[in-house]
Amino acid sequence: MSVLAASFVLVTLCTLLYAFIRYRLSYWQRRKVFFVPPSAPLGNYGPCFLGKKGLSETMAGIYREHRDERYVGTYFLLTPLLQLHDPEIIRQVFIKEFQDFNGRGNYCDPEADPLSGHLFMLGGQPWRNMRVKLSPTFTTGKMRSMFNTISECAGFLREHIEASMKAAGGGYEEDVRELVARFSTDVISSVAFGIESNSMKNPDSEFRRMGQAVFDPSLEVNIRTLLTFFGRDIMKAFSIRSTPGAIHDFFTRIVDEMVSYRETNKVERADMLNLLIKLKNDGFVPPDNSTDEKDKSADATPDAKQKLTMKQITAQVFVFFVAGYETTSTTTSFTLYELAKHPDIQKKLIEEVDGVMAKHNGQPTYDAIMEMPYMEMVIQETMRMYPPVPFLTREANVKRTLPLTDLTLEKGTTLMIPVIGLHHDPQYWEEPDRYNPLRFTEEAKKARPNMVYIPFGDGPRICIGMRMALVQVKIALSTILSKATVTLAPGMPSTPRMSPRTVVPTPIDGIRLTLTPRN
Ligand code: HEM
Repeated sequence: MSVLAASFVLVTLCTLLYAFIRYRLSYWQRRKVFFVPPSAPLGNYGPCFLGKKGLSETMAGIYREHRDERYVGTYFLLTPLLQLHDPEIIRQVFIKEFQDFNGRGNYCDPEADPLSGHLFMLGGQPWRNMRVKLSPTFTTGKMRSMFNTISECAGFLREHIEASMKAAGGGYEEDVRELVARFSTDVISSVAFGIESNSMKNPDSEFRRMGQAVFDPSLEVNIRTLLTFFGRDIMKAFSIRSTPGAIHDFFTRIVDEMVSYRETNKVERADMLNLLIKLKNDGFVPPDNSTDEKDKSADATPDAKQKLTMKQITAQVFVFFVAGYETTSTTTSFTLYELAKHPDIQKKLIEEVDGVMAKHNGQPTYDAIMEMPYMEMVIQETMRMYPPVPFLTREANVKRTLPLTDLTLEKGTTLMIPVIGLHHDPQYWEEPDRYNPLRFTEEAKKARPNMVYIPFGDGPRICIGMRMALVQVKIALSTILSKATVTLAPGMPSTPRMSPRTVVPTPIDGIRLTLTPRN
């Protein structure tokens, strides 16, 4: 081919590509939807993709600037995302019209990438079937029976703090984010796998390293996470897996070994793996006596009654690990950070912890931690300021109108719910950047519109592990505060600098606090 012909072909290809990109990025304009002008070819989230600005920060910025629009068109690369601002529309999508919005629009390919076939990522009927099967795993009754395991891990946390204070001859400095992450790793590996990960004693344990690898704030992990949420076509086209091979192999090996050990030795234990093994062998978990559980297997479709395969079990264990560890340690460590900055709130919380523990022989029993209303308000306020899941998505699984509007959504349109934007909107929260647990008194909660506070999501897809999360955060806080008071360590910034490369809010400097023994 002559140079002239080659140049002609190249110019034509570039022109076609440019025209295609322009066309894709005019989607909202063509549909007459208010939109934030995108940059070609990365759309509105280019700096996030390059690891320069956090996704939450970008999304919250769009929310702040266009607060009064009920919905706003944006693009992630060339994919249109409709960001919802009106809480009433969000309520319809989450709850009333849920049947048409039950997926998240993310990548999920259980055949080619078995670890992606878990509850969080599944959509449609496969999600429904799995949710029915797993719901009995998280009832109050099951939580009570797993409580001893969580309590044991809290014992290691207490021992660690006591030993550190003894070694220092008084107060000492610690990155509590790391400390609590080790506690959460112990809890989740124990209740999900029945394995003592020993992370409190050994910070370099295999489980801790896996947790660090999943949430590593590197560019590679960031891009993989963003593509998992918003780039499913790219993931499939290039056969990219949702998790690196080493993580996939680790979870597959551990679950295989544990299931085979328990089946061979007929071991029963009050944990999630036990319940998952029942789902593998019987297809359902027998209901317990807790009031919040109804026997959902009764209304299940024939598909839902099918037994789980080993690959399905592995994927669920994986999501319990991933969903349960970083979210709870983020909530606990940011609570400690805010308590360090607000001695008055800390004092009031310690008084409550002391009072309740005294009533329960000094033990943080299940009933004791459920009797701490101020603790509950403190945790709620932390999750308002630092929602561990700062955005949510839903996908239109049919062509239909956006509820309460006449905008037609094509099948497959992804809706973005800016949780962090809603949680910081001055229209709903006076002085939103001030930490104030009193926003969560019963009266204050009733006075606020629905859907402006959604740290666990809402509707049929609400976080399935919510009860367990709260138990875990409360027991960690009670354990630490019954031994020590916390203050900011020298040099710790009073406004945390967040990593631009993680979805879960991650402070670049960790959370360094001084723990001082209580009298
Ligand atoms: C403070 C801690 C936690 C927070 C803030 C949190 C938040 C969330 C949120 C926002 C969702 C999505 C809800 C929606 O789309 O409406 C979710 C889903 C989920 N969470 Fe949590 N979570 C926490 C702890 C846990 C724990 C401890 C577990 C399990 C051990 C867990 C397991 C899951 C699973 C499996 C889903 C998917 C549910 C579904 O799609 O049906 N989470 N979580």
